[in-house]
Amino acid sequence: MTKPFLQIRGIRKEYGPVTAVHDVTLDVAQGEFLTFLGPSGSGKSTTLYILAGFENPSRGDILLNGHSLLSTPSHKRNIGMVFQRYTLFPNLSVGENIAFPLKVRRRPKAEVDAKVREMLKLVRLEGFEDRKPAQMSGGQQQRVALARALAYDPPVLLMDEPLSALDKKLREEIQHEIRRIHQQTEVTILYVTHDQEEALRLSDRIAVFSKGVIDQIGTGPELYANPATRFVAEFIGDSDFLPCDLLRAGNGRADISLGGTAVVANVPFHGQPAVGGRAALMLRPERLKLMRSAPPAASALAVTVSDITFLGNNIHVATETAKGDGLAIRLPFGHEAISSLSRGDTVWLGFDPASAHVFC
Ligand SMILES: Nc1ncnc2c1ncn2[C@@H]1O[C@H](COP(=O)(O)OP(=O)(O)OP(=O)(O)O)[C@@H](O)[C@H]1O
Repeated sequence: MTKPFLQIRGIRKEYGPVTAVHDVTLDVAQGEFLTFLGPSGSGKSTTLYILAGFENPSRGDILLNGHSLLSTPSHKRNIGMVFQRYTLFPNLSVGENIAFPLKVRRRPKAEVDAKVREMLKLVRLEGFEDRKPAQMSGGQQQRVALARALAYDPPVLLMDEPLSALDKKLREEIQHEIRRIHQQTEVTILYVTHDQEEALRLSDRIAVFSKGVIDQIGTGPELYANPATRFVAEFIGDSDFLPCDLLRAGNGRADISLGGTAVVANVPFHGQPAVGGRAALMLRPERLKLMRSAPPAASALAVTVSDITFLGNNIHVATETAKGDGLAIRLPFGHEAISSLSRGDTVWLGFDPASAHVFC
């Protein structure tokens, strides 16, 4: 078997009493776009800084093509970096900024000039060569930062929240550019964000960080359809949670009782089985079926409609169970169940047990 391109092995980082990263292990394939997604303080940036060589791990190793990087100083790792704030040299022109890493590496002038032209074309900033960073928009400055980071053909590019200072429209535009550039250059990218939409848009795989560990790694659709933990289920996409009682659990499946009445069998189960204990049933709002009359199946849940919101192509129906738990349903615009639906109506919610998850 061929060795993985980049291996992160049992990384831990302690800052005095604070453990920023507990234990991070993962393999990255050559040319992959892998995103570290997680809330503030979950250890994403610390892991990236260890890869960059700005920080040393308290434990663990990082291997690139099978060789440890830890004894190689940051500037000799040949890893490109783009950060949140524009880190361009303000006194240098755009062209000089892009040429900088090549000049440091003492490349011949003709090669530097050709590379600057190639990079300006790649980030679609031809003609901007003589401008100073201050004469460019935020999005343009980030494209120059990207061009500079890629100028010396690094095998790996690290990006730490590079778009968070930009407004939504510009962010989406540059996300599109980053995807195109990734496809064109086939550079391996490790990207940090706390924005799930950005992670889903950009990545081949996403590593979900929580409290210094990776909860789950997978493609966006894998994480959405099969979240390993409640944290991942809440972080990727919208979700409803209902308290339930565990009747039976084992082999990754559970039978549960909802509100002491409806029994649902064979639901995918995650956690330590504690039969008789409380658990949480997770449902995706678009997977719920809304029925206007009580169905014969015992697994449907009677709820009261508390709000109906029009959201363009979707209708969001907020409901409440008899115990006061909220459950949101998303239905496509024009869905027949919506016509003449009003607040205060009693409706029944059904779902396919295979599309739900129980977390304990
Ligand atoms: N130099 C440091 N000294 C002490 N604690 C630190 C240091 N750097 C990070 N930490 C702590 O380590 C934890 C993880 O921080 P880290 O910056 O890696 O998280 P993050 O997921 O990247 O968050 P953010 O999105 O806010 O940057 C946090 O609790 C943070 O306060």
